[in-house]
Amino acid sequence: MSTLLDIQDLRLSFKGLRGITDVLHGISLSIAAGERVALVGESGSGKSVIARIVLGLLQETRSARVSGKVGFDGAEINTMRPRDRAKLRGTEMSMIFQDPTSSLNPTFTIGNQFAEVMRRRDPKLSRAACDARAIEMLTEVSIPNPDRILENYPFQLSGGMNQRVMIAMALVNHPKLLLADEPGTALDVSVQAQTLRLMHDLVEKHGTAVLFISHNLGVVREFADRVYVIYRGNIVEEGPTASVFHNPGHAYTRALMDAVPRITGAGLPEVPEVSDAFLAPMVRHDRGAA
Ligand SMILES: Nc1ncnc2c1ncn2[C@@H]1O[C@H](COP(=O)(O)OP(=O)(O)OP(=O)(O)O)[C@@H](O)[C@H]1O
Repeated sequence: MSTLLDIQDLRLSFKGLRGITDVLHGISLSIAAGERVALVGESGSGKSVIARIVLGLLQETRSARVSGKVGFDGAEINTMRPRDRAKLRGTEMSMIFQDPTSSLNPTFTIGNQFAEVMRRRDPKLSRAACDARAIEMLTEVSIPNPDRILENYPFQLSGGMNQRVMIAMALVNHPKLLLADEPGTALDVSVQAQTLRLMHDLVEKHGTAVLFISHNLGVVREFADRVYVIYRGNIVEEGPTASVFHNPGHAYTRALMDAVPRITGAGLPEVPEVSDAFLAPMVRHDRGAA
C-alpha cells in the first residue's frame, strides 16, 4: 500500500513568557492509504499537537516552532503556502473532535453547514446537490429522517446525533485522511461505542485512512490496525495492534496497559510515576507480527 502520511523527525516547541518549551522531540510516524492508525498516550504527551501540525494549523501559530518533514499524499505540509494548506483542510483531510456540539456551528442549520463543507471542494455546487449528498451521508450514519435533520440546528439534536452528523460531515468530501481526536469521549460510554463502530465501518467502506487519537486502549484495540505509543513527545513503541497488545515491549506501554482496569467513566488512565524505564529506547514490532 502507498504511504499517505509520512512524518519524519517532527519537532515542536512553544515560545512563551517563561522561555522555550520543547513538546515533540523528533517524531516519526507513517500511515498508508486506507490504514487505521492509533496514537495513544497520556494527557499532555503531544497527541493533539501532531494532529494540528498535520492539518497545518500550528505552522501558522506565532508561538510555535515546527521542524521536520510532514509528507502528505506527495506534498510537504510544513513548507507549503498557508493557503494551499487551507485548501487541504476539509477536502483531502478532515478532523473529528471530542465534543461535537462545540465543533458544529450553533448558529447555522445542519444543511447550511454541510453545504459550506461541500463547497470547499466544489464552490459551484448547487444547494439542491449539496442537500442530496448530505442526505446520502446522513443515511450512511443511520440518522432517521435525514431531510428533516438538515433544517435543524445542532442544539436541537442529542450529543450522539451531533457526533454522527460530524462524522458524516467529515467524510462527505471523501477525504484521504481523517484525524479523529478522542471522538466521542464527551458522550456516554454506550453511545461512544456505537459511534466508534459506525465510524469504523464507514472509513472501511470508503477506504479512508485514519489517525485515531486516544488514551483509551480498549477502544484503540477495537479500532486500529497499527498503534504508536507516545510518551512526553517521543514515540516509545510502534507496531501492529495485536502485537503491541500481546507483547508490549516498552515499560511505558506496559504501564499504560496496567492502568486500563482503573479507567473510570470520567477519568483518564492513571499512569504510574515517571521512572527511568520509561526513557528506554523505542520498541518497533515487525509488521508481520501479531
Ligand atoms: N498553543 C500552545 N501553547 C503552548 N503550549 C501548548 C499549546 N498547545 C499545546 N501545548 C502543550 O503541548 C503539550 C502537548 O499538548 P497536546 O494537546 O498535544 O496533548 P495531548 O496528548 O493531546 O493531551 P490530551 O489527551 O489531554 O488532549 C502540552 O504540554 C500542552 O500544554
